[in-house]
Amino acid sequence: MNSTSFEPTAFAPTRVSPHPFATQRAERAEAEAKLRPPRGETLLYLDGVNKTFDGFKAINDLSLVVARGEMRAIIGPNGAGKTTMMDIITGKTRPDSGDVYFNGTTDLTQHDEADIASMGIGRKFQKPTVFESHTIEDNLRLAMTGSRSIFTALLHRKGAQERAKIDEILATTRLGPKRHTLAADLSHGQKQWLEIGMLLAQDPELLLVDEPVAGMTDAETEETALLLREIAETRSVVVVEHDMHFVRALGVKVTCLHEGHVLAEGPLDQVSADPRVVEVYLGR
Ligand SMILES: Nc1ncnc2c1ncn2[C@@H]1O[C@H](COP(=O)(O)OP(=O)(O)OP(=O)(O)O)[C@@H](O)[C@H]1O
Repeated sequence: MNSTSFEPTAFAPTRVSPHPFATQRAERAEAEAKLRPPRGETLLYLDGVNKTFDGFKAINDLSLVVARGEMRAIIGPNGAGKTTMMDIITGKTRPDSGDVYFNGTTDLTQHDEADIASMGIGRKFQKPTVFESHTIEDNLRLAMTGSRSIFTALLHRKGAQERAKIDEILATTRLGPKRHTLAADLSHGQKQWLEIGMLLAQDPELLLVDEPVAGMTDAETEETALLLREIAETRSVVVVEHDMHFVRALGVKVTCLHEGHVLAEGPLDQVSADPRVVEVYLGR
């Protein structure tokens, strides 16, 4: 052995970071990675995801895991990367690097938007896009057309199944008494519920819901929290929302994004007491 070689050491290597915060962040990332469940056990698995737009890092080493049957709330300041994250999950935007898996084994970065929607990931954008000149029931029927061909050989059963499903969705979305009302005549909140119903009509395993309660009355906001909690009994849901009363009413684990990265994650009380979250988001 020559004099410049080193014996392996039992000691952990010293971390040299340009800034003390970088060391803390790296150590936290290591600790979080150890806690992360194996990919095969997850419904949605993002690890080390990056996306740069014109030199600006909108998503920066983002890792986030959603379990089967979990509802997760995503909060964070404007520009934190919440929409870009949703765009990456749904195939609208392709990440520069990183893992994005659905159901443990499906690499979402290899699929386009239409494929991903048909796999069972439904997305609701902030602005409702219902067919205003059709009734509530017809809106739901139209949303179901994608799955109709499966039942072409079972016409009668299809009719009964479809009716049962529509009744179930109408009950979930609190729109039963309005089934023959034109969508144009609904309140803003009811239109949001109808659109959630149209997502349910496609039987997604995972619902991504972007700012559902923006513009709703307090009563509608409260009802939306109940409605999503009911939906989350049988499906996974990721909700992006700024309204903290609503997030509290959801009663689920919260992830706060900042500069394209997870800043804090856990129960709302813990996340909202985190000084970093207060500084970049809640204190503003
Ligand atoms: N297509 C794009 N081209 C250039 N920059 C983009 C593009 N999409 C997003 N960005 C930038 O990436 C950053 C993250 O944006 P994003 O919309 O994901 O944030 P957000 O958390 O959803 O914000 P908000 O709460 O305001 O909706 C922003 O600075 C935004 O300007």
